[in-house]
Amino acid sequence: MVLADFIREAEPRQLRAMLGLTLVAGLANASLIIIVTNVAETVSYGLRPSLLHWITFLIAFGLYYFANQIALVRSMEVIEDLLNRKRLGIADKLRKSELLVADSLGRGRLYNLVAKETNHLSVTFPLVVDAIQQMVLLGIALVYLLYLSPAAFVVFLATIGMSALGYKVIDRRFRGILELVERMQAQMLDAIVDILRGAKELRLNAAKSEAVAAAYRKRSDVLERLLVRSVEHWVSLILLGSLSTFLMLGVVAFLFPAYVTGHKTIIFQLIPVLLFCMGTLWKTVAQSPMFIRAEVGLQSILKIDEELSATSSISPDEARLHSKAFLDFSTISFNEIQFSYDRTDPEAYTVGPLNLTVSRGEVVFLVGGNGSGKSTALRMMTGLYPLHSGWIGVDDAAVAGKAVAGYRELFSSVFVDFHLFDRLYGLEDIDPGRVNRLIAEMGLADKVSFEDGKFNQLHLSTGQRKRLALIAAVLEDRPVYIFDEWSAEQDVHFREFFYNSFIPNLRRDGKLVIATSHDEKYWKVADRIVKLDLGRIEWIKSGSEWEDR
Ligand SMILES: Nc1ncnc2c1ncn2[C@@H]1O[C@H](COP(=O)(O)OP(=O)(O)OP(=O)(O)O)[C@@H](O)[C@H]1O
Repeated sequence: MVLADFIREAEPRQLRAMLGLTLVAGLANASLIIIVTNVAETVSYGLRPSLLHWITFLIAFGLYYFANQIALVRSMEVIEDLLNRKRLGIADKLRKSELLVADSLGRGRLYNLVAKETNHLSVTFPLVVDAIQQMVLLGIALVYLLYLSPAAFVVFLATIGMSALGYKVIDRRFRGILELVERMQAQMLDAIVDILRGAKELRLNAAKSEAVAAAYRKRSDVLERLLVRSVEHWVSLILLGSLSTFLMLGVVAFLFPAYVTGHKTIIFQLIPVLLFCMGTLWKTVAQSPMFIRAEVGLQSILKIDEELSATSSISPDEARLHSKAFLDFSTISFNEIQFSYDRTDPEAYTVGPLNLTVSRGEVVFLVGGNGSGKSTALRMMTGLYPLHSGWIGVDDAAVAGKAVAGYRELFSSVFVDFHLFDRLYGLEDIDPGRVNRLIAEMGLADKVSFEDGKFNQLHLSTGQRKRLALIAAVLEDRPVYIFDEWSAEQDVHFREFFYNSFIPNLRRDGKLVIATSHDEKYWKVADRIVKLDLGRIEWIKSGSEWEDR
């Protein structure tokens, strides 16, 4: 069982304490039932409960209450700790995983698993503790049943054996449906994200809005049908429980007094014990869909964890260590580098093979039409996309294996799909005055300020957000700067500032700048202009050549 294996990852000391307390609670529970039965028998003889009855009842009750309470609280501590570790582990692996791996996992799937399924697990776990207690009770009741009537004990076991077969079939189908439910729920989350992100487009276009709603409805209806089918299995389980209970009681009540010797008088004792055993068992079985759901969810969480573990990852410390070898570079060479979005498909978009050597203090513009491969080339050059062939050299050394993570530390970037963090992570000791001066230089002083280690707000226009991202990149102070269509949303003033002041300043400071650009007017600023077409270099010209035009 995946759930059991997962719980076993807890500290053995904690597990022993939890199990010990659960067993004590179970035994106390059984004792309470035995004491009450005994008291009832005493009262049926016209006697009053003795002092011993009172004392044992109070002790068993106290023991049950406290052991149960501590067992449940402890078990929640254990499971929350395990889940927290798993959540943190996945977030950590995700952060360190390769870009394409993280992209391929899907947001809806990740959110569904990490947020929702872990929640379901924490809700289900107290039921597991209860199930263990029920099994202790059942064990004790079965011993009593064996003592009362070995024949009834055998009938009980035979009924359970037969029911187990039915349970197995239901369980297998139920798991299959739950896996589908989980996949559908992830798709629903993706669809909701579409509705939220496409808010403007949908409000401006009723037909589009209707079509998106129809697509969402379709998924929601499929989910509803799947959930109904899953409930049908739950109902089947409950009915299987009732069916086997009545079958067993029927056999004992109808046949035992007549055909099994010595069962005429004890039948009144036998029936309640059998009912108790079945009740205890089927209470747990009826809860089992919750366990199965938790199992299926956990299985998927572990699968994502495994997928992330299988891909290469490297710790920030290792990356920093590797970066030391590259920090004083003079040149970076891209040698026959090639990347395809799908290696198995010869038709898939491929960039390369590209050959280019760039130097510290140089400004290189990648130019070309839409879809010519500029952004993809930038991702290859920065080591974000794995090369399918060719190699990157820093001075004379080839960048390979774990060193790629160190190589990435050379770059500060503002990609087209950049993310603006509300604080300058990794720059916690930065002088706020310097940040606010840069904010003023970028014309954002009346909009944003840097206070208490974070930007006070990020509700800005796209161009303004890009200016803030530029500030964050400058503050990182790396030797290589990557700008992907940075000027696309800038007004005339800031476009001018970017090309004629900002980039030349970076060159003066000895930085290497690689930027994609559609602004022909400013290409002369570059030392070299590299034109791409269909993922290949069409020509390379010097900026001065462009100036002469
Ligand atoms: N995630 C992706 N999966 C599959 N193919 C992709 C992906 N991203 C881009 N492509 C393909 O790569 C091609 C090049 O895209 P890229 O973004 O590199 O072009 P670009 O030159 O930067 O274009 P633009 O000037 O429009 O920004 C696209 O035409 C597209 O077919």
